[in-house]
Amino acid sequence: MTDDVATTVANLDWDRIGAELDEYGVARTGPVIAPETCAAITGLYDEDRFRSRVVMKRHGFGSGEYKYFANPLPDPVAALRAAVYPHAAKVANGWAERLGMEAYPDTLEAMLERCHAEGQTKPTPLVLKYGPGDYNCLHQDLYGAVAFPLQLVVLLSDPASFEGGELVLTEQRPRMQSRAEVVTLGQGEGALFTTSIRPRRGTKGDHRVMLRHGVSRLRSGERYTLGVIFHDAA
Ligand SMILES: O=C(O)CCC(=O)C(=O)O
Ligand SMILES: [Fe+2]
Repeated sequence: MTDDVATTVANLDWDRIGAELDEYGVARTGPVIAPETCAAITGLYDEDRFRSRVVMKRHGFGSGEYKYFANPLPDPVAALRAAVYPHAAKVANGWAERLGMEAYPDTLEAMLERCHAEGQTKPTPLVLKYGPGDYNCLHQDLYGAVAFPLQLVVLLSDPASFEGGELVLTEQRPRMQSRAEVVTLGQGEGALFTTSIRPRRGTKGDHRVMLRHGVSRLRSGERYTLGVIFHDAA
């Protein structure tokens, strides 16, 4: 199962994904998790595999809930995180260079070592669960000083099983109007997107833009997603 994930990820069209990330700050990856594995991960939701549960309304985060996995992460989640990271790091390092920032390590292992050295030791991959009326307010998943600039979300549910619930991203330049992107996914398909800041090419060269993401209101059905964040949390 995990070999499958690694092979699938290696065969994605990383040139296209990289180009779309540079242009728009978000890119669909194509399918990364088989439907049976999506169902298996969703099936873990009520089991004892998580370190914490967040009821979004209690915090003003929206409506719905999510749970962060405890270590050890389920095999396909760990495999996906490790396999996507080096490709995402190439994009991230292109951005870091353009923004004059320090480079990111080439492997997830080294990235996590950097997090752990700064006291960010809690795993951040999570499963989110939305029902009718639920939504996720625009936010950024930053959990400490060490932050990787891209993250992945995978739709675990069959898109025919819910209405609404689109992934929404907004991109803002200081003191300017925001640009929005709306992303719909197939079951097992991923979207890679900017966690906070990226460079955007304009007529006068690069400028920094700030992104936030969220989920529009689910009109009916049930929607589960897997969030894969590449930095750990304090
Ligand atoms: O449910 C989604 O599509 C987005 C969830 C999210 O906020 C995340 O993966 O960080
Ligand atoms: Fe998020």
